[in-house]
Amino acid sequence: MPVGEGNKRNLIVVSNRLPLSVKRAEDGSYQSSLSSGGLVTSLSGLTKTTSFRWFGWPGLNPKEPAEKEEVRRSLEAHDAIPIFLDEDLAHDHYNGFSNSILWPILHYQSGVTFSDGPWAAYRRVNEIFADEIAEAAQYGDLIWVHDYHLMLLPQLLRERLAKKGKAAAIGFSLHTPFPAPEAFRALPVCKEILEGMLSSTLVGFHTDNYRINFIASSQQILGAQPQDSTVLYKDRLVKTDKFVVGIDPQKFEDTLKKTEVQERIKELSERYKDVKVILGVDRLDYIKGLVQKLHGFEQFLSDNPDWVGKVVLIQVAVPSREDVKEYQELETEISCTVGKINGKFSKPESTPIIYLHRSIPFTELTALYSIADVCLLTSTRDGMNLVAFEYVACQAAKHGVLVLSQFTGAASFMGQGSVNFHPANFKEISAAVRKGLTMSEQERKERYEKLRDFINTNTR
Ligand SMILES: O=P(O)(O)OC[C@H]1O[C@H](O[C@H]2O[C@H](CO)[C@@H](O)[C@H](O)[C@H]2O)[C@H](O)[C@@H](O)[C@@H]1O
Ligand SMILES: O=c1ccn([C@@H]2O[C@H](COP(=O)(O)OP(=O)(O)O)[C@@H](O)[C@H]2O)c(=O)[nH]1
Repeated sequence: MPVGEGNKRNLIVVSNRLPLSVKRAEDGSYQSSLSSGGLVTSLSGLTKTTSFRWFGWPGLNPKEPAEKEEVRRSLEAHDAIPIFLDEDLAHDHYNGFSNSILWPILHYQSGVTFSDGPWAAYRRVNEIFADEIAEAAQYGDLIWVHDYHLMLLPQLLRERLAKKGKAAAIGFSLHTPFPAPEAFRALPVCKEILEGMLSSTLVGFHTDNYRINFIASSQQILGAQPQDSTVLYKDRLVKTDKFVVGIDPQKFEDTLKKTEVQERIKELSERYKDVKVILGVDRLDYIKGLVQKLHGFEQFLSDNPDWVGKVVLIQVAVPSREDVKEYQELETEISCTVGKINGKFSKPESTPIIYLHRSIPFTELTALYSIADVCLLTSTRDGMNLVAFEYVACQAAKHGVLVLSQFTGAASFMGQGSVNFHPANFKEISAAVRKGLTMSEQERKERYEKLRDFINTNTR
């Protein structure tokens, strides 16, 4: 059987959401923009070195076939292929199951309520993806599936490919933590999810800890047999590995050199010349520990009254999953908490927290990364956290301090250069912030060099 076209192995990348979201503009035309979040950041760099087709949901479902064709054409130029989903089905899959049931369980949240409707939608979407990809794939292709929205896909795809007489290697990469077996058991369909993943050729995780949890869950829940880093399940040997997802540091260095960014850096440096800047950049998600960050900062101001008026926390909170109740409630809680802390510590000439509840342009983001004395990330659980890497990429001149929760994947690689703490302990956050703000230039430089070496070695 020939392998792909011209005997070359083709790569197919699959994620729930395409890296480009398509929206209908007022003039009726279809326009695409880059989606936000770490998965897109981590994979979009692949385009520099590798050619592949990227399958995923484009974020809308035009009724007319001609309009669908228009969307298809608008994405073709980027080698992106839309998988159209009925809007209600997409909602139940993404908001109902992926983000209301799976996401909290993968991040050790308790009190999750399971129901059959969202689970049926999750299965149906995985089936639709499997149908389309099995049709498009050629014998010998490499199919690389990403993330928790598509955990059943390896199994469904393998079944369909076999029926069509096509063979393909299927890789699955998880971008979130994989929890310990006892936490994963909280999911009533944990067996089905594990079986889905175990139909892959190779399953990849951000850290060894997540990988070990997956092997232990496969053993305890399914009776699979671990053999070093592989798992034997139903006569198939599945490999597991750790892959450090990285960023493209050069992209940040190049952006920092742009005249508009240099001018913005000058403006911001002038504006904040008399105060230290702590920066936070997070999707507005409970796993990012934003409430803990605010209370930890409040604790710092209470513990260190001499710092009031001499430090500002600039917090960018990128809107995320706004159709999910928990995310809506979280936004209200954060706005109220910011208001209370500002009410308590503001002076006529200073405000301790500047809260930006929106997405910001990349140039503005790099300027903020560059002027910040400290980057404070307080996730209660986080697969990796690429913001930590991006901050380091923009700090060659200043050697700012990365104050990083011990529960991020990033902390397992950046522990030596960053200041770590437990995010549930506000006193610890307060002490870590103080350490970040008062560290000597020599120590900052030594720590920075370790962090810089890590991000430059583990590029994507
Ligand atoms: O697509 P959204 O629902 O808006 O969410 C954005 C992304 O969030 C999650 O990102 C994870 O992947 C990052 C890169 O590997 C990692 O650094 C981070 O810790 C994770 O939270 C999610 O896993 C992605 O699928 C979403 O696109
Ligand atoms: O307004 C913004 C601010 C940040 N980011 C990017 O979102 C990603 C966040 O990735 P991370 O791994 O830290 O967390 P995730 O959001 O994927 O959980 C980073 O690449 C940020 O540069 C973004 O898309 N829009």
